[in-house]
Amino acid sequence: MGTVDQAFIQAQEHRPAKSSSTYAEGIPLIDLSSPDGLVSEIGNACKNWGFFQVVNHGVPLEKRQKLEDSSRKFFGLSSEEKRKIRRSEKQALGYYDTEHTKNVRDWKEVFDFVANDPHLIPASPDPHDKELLEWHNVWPQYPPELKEASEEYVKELEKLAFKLMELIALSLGLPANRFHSFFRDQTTRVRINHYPPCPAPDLTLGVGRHKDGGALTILFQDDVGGLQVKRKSDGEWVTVKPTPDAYIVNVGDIIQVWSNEAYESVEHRVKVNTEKERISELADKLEGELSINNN
Ligand SMILES: O=C(O)CCC(=O)C(=O)O
Ligand SMILES: [Fe+2]
Repeated sequence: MGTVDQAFIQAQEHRPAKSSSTYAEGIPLIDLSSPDGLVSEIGNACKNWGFFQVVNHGVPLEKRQKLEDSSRKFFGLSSEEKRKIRRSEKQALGYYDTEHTKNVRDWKEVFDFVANDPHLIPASPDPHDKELLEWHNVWPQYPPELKEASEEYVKELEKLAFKLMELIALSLGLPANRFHSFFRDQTTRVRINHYPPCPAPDLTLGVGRHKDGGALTILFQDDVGGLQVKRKSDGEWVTVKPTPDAYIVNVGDIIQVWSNEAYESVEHRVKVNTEKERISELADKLEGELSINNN
């Protein structure tokens, strides 16, 4: 076991189990192309797990692959090169490699961009404070295709997000378009996560335990795996087995509120390993007034 900086070390009770982890066989895998029973499948998944996977989702494989390939090229650059577009207090988007979740550093680096560029957000949670902040996308010089790949991909993901929001509304007995107007001033943020191999995977986490603060998160993970969900039925951490070309969807804090707590935003985290790097891409649908990441 190698050593890592103290900043990455999780408290004993939050470290991932040493033994091989339990796969979450029960997380529903839902085929979006088959309308029979779809709404109730989504509703049951949201109620029982807060998580589900979707296939036949309509996002073209080649668009996702292009984003993944160009992201891998970007993360392969030197730290110095990547830090040229590093996130700062004034600049909320771009590259970041020192994120902390619950005050412990995550074993990861990320690249963030938004669908609507620039995106305006309230400067503070105070509704009387009318000051707005502007979020601008920043793109690296290399690889040049990352910008186009990102812009094309997020359009496809937004279509999927709206489809899912409609299904969730229907599953709550509401009209399909019930949530649409809440997203007028919203954006979708895409985060590409890169988890390098870690010499001490039993002491650290790629992302520490957290709930997602947005409405809905749509995640793609490569074939390495590592996402763990705290199973509602018994509180055990279970691993979501990678399914080729499937998206993992989870409800965030905002849907928990909109559903009057019928659907719960569930805790999850990411385990890392000694040998393989891992890439995941996630889009979270953020509601305009509440676009605060509460990791
Ligand atoms: O990479 C993953 O599998 C999940 C990442 C995550 O949960 C997050 O960034 O909020
Ligand atoms: Fe998350």
